Amino acid sequence: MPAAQPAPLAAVPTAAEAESPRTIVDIRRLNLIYQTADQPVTALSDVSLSIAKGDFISLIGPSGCGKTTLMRVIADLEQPSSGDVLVNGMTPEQARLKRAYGYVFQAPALYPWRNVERNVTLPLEIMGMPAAERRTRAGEQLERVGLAGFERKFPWQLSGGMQQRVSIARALAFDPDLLLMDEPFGALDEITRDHLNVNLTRLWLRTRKTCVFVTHSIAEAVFLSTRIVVMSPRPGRILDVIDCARDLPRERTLGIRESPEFQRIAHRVREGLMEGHSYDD
Ligand SMILES: Nc1ncnc2c1ncn2[C@@H]1O[C@H](COP(=O)(O)OP(=O)(O)OP(=O)(O)O)[C@@H](O)[C@H]1O
Repeated sequence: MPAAQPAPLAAVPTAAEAESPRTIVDIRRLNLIYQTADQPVTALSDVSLSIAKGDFISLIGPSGCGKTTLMRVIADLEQPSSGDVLVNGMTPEQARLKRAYGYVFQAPALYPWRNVERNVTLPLEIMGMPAAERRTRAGEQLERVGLAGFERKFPWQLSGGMQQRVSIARALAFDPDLLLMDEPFGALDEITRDHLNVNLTRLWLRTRKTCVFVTHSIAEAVFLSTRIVVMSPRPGRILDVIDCARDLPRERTLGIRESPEFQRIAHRVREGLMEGHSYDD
C-alpha cells in the first residue's frame, strides 16, 4: 500500500511561491471519536495531512468514512478527540472567527425568500458591512461563478446547478483563502456536473484559492484535483495521497478524461478504494 505521505506541492504558479509553499491546513495525528448514546464511534483515526496554498485537494472514500467529519474539524464545527489542526497558522476556532474559509454544503441551503444577491450578501450583512459594499462584493462573486445578471432572481427560479453556484458565490463573499466544499455537485445530473467541474476549475485557476472538496466520483476527483486523498471505511484513515498535478496540466478541459495519464490516476484511486473496501455489508 502506498505511504500516506503528502506529496510535494504541485499547483503553485509562481516561482516565489514554489520556493516556499505556504501551508494552509496542517493536520497532525488527528483522531475523532463521537460519543453516542450506545457506543463511541471512531470517525477518524490518525489522520495527518498538509495542504499547501493553491492546492485543490479531493477527499474520496466510502460513505461514512469521515470525509464530512474531517471538513467539519477544519471548519471548527467538530472538535477532535486528539491531534493538532492548524488553519492558516491558527486554531480552527481562530480561523473561523477570522473568516479564513468559505463552506459549501451538499445542498445549496439558500433562503427562498431572499433573492440571489441577498443570499450572497447575508453573511456580509451579519458582520455589519455597509449595504453598498455588500452589493459590490455580491456582484463580484456572482460574476466569478458566471451568474452576473441573476441578482434579482429567487432560488426557486434557478436550476440546481445555478443554486449551487450561488452558494459558492456566498462562500466566496469574504474572499477567503480556503474554500471547503462538501460534495457540492453530488445531487446534480452528470452533464450539469461536468459543466460545473469546468467552471470550478476555471474559478480555481483564476482565484488561486486553496480548495478541499469531498466527492464520491473518481472522475470528478481526478479532473479537479492537484492531489487526491483516498480514505478507508470507518474509522477513516488516509490510505493514499495521489499527485495529479505532476502528470496533468493545470488547465484542464473535459477531453483530458480520455488521456492515458487521467486513466492511470483514476485506476490508482479505484484500486485504493477497492483495497480499503469491506464487502461484508
Ligand atoms: N454527530 C455524530 N454523532 C455520531 N456519529 C456521527 C456523527 N456524525 C457522523 N457520525 C458517524 O461518523 C462516521 C463518519 O461520518 P461522516 O459523515 O464524516 O462520513 P462521510 O464520509 O462524510 O459520509 P458520506 O460520504 O455518506 O457523506 C459515520 O459512521 C457517521 O455515522
